[in-house]
Amino acid sequence: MHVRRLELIDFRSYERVGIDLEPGGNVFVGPNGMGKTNLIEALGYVATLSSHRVATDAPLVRAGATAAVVRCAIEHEGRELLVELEIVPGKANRARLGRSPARRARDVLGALRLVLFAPEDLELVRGDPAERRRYLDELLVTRIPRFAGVRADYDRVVKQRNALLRTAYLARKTGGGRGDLSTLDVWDVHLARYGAELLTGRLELVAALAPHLAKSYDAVAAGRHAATIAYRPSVELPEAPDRAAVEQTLAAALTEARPAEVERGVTLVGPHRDDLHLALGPLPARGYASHGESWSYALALRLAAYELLRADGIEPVLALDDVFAELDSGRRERLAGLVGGAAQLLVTCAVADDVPAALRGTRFEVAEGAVVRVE
Ligand SMILES: Nc1ncnc2c1ncn2[C@@H]1O[C@H](COP(=O)(O)OP(=O)(O)OP(=O)(O)O)[C@@H](O)[C@H]1O
Repeated sequence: MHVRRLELIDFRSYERVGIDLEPGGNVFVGPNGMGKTNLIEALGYVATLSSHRVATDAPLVRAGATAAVVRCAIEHEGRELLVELEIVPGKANRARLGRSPARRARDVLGALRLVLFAPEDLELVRGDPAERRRYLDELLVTRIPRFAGVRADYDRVVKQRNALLRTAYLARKTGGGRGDLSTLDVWDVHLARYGAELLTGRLELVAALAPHLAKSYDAVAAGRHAATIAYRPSVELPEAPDRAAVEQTLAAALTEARPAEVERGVTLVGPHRDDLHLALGPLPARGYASHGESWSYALALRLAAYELLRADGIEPVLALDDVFAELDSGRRERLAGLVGGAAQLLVTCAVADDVPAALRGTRFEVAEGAVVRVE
């Protein structure tokens, strides 16, 4: 798979730009703050419907404009697919797939399989559990697009259930009785069902990812310790955690947690409370790993995702934002050895010489809202 063309209108710093990309290496060179990452971010948005840098859409729209458009032409197995997204902050995105409007924006998920590494990924190791859950769920959807629906259904149930618990909590606080919790049982059934589907998907994903992570970390860091990954559920899982057994476990945990949930006014059970345990040798990475180790770990998580997708027969586009400046020459060459075979590799850097010669391919200069192909 590769992106043939990217067009942006009023996205971040770009008023209007169109870039023809090539398979293999595409390197975006330019001084700091010129808009290199903005290009990668736009592709990341097409792949995941979210930005790797900001939680809301407003910063993605060029200052002074009301909406942004990201359009890209993706070539996959000899066919071209056009994807267009219109981003209007505060409203649902409008999407087009090919010539037709998509029913929902999330129908575009799966059209562009992208693995993106950016400096912000340090948060995967150092940040809150939410960062790691997002990593897992994005990869789950990239690997199996059907999970976009599962995730959306699960999020909707948690939201509705929280609203119900919150209303009852506030009623109690203000002396209005216990509040109406009569529909909570129905939401429990939905939460256990979608939650079990999401959770078993994540478990299977982590099991498949683990060997790739160990290999990738070893390759980029050549460290003293091995990188390991384990899923940390917030409930104790059965020995054989198939979907039916996990659904039963979640249902039982919800029954047990009911008094505490009513007391606190929030959903306390389910995969939205889970985490990933990342370790280097005997120690957790979070709180123990050095800056360099954490950075290599974060990169290894993305490379593992890339390798896993390839092992599945999906050739994702790989984007590496500002990676090479952090690496010494030995590590640069090792990384080049790992990613040199990518169907399409997008690299941003301030200094072109930081990128190993084998990866340079097509070069673009990025300056003042323009992107010019120079080689
Ligand atoms: N919504 C927006 N409207 C206008 N300009 C924006 C908007 N969002 C970001 N910018 C501008 O985009 C620029 C940042 O672009 P980007 O992050 O792509 O830089 P970069 O080339 O990757 O830099 P670095 O090498 O430092 O990572 C900044 O100058 C910022 O002011």
